[in-house]
Amino acid sequence: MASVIEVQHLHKRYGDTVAVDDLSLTVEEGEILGILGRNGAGKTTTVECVEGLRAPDRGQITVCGFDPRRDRAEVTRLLGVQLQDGRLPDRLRVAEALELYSSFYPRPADWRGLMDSLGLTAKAQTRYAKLSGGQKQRLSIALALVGNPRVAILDELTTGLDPQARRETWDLIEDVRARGVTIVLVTHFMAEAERLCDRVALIDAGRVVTVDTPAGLAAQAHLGQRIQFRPSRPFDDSLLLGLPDVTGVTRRGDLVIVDGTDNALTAVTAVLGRNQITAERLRVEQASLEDAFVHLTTKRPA
Ligand SMILES: Nc1ncnc2c1ncn2[C@@H]1O[C@H](COP(=O)(O)OP(=O)(O)OP(=O)(O)O)[C@@H](O)[C@H]1O
Repeated sequence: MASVIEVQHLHKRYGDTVAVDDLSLTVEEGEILGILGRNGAGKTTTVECVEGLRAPDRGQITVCGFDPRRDRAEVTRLLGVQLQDGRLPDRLRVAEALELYSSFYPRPADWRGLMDSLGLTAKAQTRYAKLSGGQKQRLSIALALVGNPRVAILDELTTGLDPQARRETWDLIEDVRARGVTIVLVTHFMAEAERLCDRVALIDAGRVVTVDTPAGLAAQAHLGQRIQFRPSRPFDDSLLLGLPDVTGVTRRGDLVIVDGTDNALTAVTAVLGRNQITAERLRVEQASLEDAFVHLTTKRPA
């Protein structure tokens, strides 16, 4: 797979604050790459350097082989960048904004079609200030796509949206990707990263902690499985604690809670079966991206 964005050894500081500290990252053609990290981790600074809006102190960045600052025109044509809230004039109407932005590009998308697919046609003549949060967000996505970009960079895509609007926006992003657009998604919503991203770059204190699939990140954190059940008859904890895949057994009332590796379920059900114990109300929880995030970002030295 070809890479469309390459960031190598990026450094950026603001006065005494080191925002990005030797960060390297590759975005592959056609993927949705999530950039995930807590507040102040350096996500926005990184993407702003990629967009050419900020000058790196050190390091190299290329977008389809172009340098964001030297080859400004080419990079602007290749990238679709989502506007942050409040960056449009209040009096600008939806259709006017889309028409204006499409005039900036040599081969723009059909802005009316885009307005329609984003469910904004009924709001075509509405001024920006009168749009709801979700409508403003959809307009900012439309503006990111109006230039027919190879890569769309979406920063805080669904911040401030209600759960329904958030889900609609996720569906929309999947449609955009299906049209062949590579997407970089800056987020601190785990559910968003888990739902949309092929790979996630976990950023902490200006560095990439790891890059992996959402499931791979959970596995990397070695968080394993948590199994809960009600046994059909009493048994001693040692029955399960003797298994190499089991790391802990706790009891809550008549419930047994077993923590273990990703193979724990097979081992536990086998030993219960051999001892004629049925596991009633069996539930298995896999470690989530959220657990992995906490684990992988707190174990690093500050
Ligand atoms: N213009 C600026 N001037 C001074 N410091 C800044 C500036 N922009 C960002 N910083 C600092 O640089 C660090 C990284 O900020 P950045 O906005 O890149 O992080 P982020 O991961 O995008 O955070 P958030 O999730 O809060 O948007 C933070 O400590 C921030 O306070």
